[in-house]
Amino acid sequence: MFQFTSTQLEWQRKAREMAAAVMAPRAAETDRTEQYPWEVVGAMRDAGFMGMTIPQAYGGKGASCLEAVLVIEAFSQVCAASGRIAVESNMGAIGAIMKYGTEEQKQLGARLVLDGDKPAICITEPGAGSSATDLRTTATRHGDHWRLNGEKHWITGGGVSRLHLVFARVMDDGMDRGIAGFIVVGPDVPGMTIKRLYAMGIRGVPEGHITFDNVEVHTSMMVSPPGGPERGFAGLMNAYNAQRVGAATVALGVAQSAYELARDYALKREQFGRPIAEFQGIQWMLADMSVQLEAARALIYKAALSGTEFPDILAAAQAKVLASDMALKVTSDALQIHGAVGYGRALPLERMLRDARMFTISGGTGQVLRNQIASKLLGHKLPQTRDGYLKHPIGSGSAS
Ligand SMILES: CC(C)(COP(=O)(O)OP(=O)(O)OC[C@H]1O[C@@H](n2cnc3c(N)ncnc32)[C@H](O)[C@@H]1OP(=O)(O)O)[C@@H](O)C(=O)NCCC(=O)NCCSC(=O)CCS(=O)O
Ligand SMILES: Cc1cc2nc3c(=O)[nH]c(=O)nc-3n(C[C@H](O)[C@H](O)[C@H](O)COP(=O)(O)OP(=O)(O)OC[C@H]3O[C@@H](n4cnc5c(N)ncnc54)[C@H](O)[C@@H]3O)c2cc1C
Repeated sequence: MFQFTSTQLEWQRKAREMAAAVMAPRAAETDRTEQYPWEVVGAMRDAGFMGMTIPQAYGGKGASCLEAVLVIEAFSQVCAASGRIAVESNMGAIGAIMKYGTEEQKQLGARLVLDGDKPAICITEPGAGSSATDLRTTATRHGDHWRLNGEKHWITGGGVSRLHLVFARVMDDGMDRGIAGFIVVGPDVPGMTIKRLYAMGIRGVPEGHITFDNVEVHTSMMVSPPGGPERGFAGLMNAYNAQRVGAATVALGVAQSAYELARDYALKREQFGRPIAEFQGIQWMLADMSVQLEAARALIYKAALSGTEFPDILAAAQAKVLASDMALKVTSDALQIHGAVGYGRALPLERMLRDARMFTISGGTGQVLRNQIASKLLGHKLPQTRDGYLKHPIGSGSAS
């Protein structure tokens, strides 16, 4: 169905080569030690995978979203942490900066990422997860600086990332002007403290709780999409749709490997005097796994090709919903096919199941993304607040 260009196939080939040579041998150790894989990141940087989507004018390779997806898929098949690093060094924060940033911001972002930094996107707060527009971190103007105050949590890369794109509420003249992104470059930023949060899966990439206590950001480091802070959230989330596709791809890669292990194991494991692959119960599990994998892959590639600058909101949400649900089921069934040895730590099945678990939560939960999909299908804003439908009743044509 998808006819890849020679450039796309070349990215895929190079990524598979690096995955086998560099990432596969280190994946279990990265998970066990919970240490960020700096050595792998160095190899990714040297091979041009960090910042591959950055335009050539800024030193990147100008790669497309689909090319990044092919790379992320190859990495994630052997190491989900490497896949996630490839997502965040090509999508999310860096995508938003390269699209909406000033010349100075683009130069800065490109330099950091091409040097090997995996940026952090800082949206979620203790009081604002799914309801991200309720975020309370403020940026208050003081002369030629903004002062950031607030808290972010579950920030991927917290403690290892240098470039942070912090979503904050712009307060000017005591008025709330909307939401913009603020570039904060670590590691040592006065007023910014980061504590690690220990997670179930993808343990090689730390999650962080970040506190901003009067953190000073020069006015030149505010990233404001067209329309200013009033439209800032929508613009920044438009860029974020690429990262949703990237996250879906990590889930796909992990699930693909789990499926392959299960298929191979079913062919060689014998019970009742015959390979368990001869049992119809196992055959149908494998068949369902392959169907779900192919469907998710097709939606992901379609989403990567959708939109103009960034994937379309509907296509990105559909791909992520399917891929994240699929990865939970496929990794769990793959472990099941292995029986007790799948549950053990000697094989990577239990790691794959843990690694796959995050994707129905991060980057918009399965429930919230279904709301977004339904909103697009119905052509209507589907407000989630108690009084939302009083303002925008379905059928009123007041919002879409
Ligand atoms: C968007 C939500 C936070 C719901 O909040 P609201 O109901 O207050 O907001 P909306 O009116 O729906 O949206 C405001 C405005 O923004 C536009 N918008 C929203 N999302 C997108 C998008 N993805 N692409 C383009 N535009 C978008 C929306 O159309 C509105 O514009 P108009 O005013 O109508 O013109 C909630 O639905 C939501 O998305 N919650 C999830 C938050 C989330 O994804 N957080 C991710 C944090 S980063 C992360 O988890 C990294 C891990 S990873 O694996 O990548
Ligand atoms: C591993 C990991 C990495 C992450 N990385 C980042 C990052 O780098 N940057 C960042 O900013 N954030 C990050 N996050 C945070 C992530 O975006 C949030 O966890 C997510 O948006 C959900 O918010 P929450 O956890 O507060 O859940 P809540 O919003 O509290 O939701 C709790 C439950 O209620 C459901 N729910 C909420 N609202 C609705 C609704 N309207 N309809 C139906 N159900 C609803 C949810 O689906 C969920 O099941 C990460 C999270 C994880 C787990």
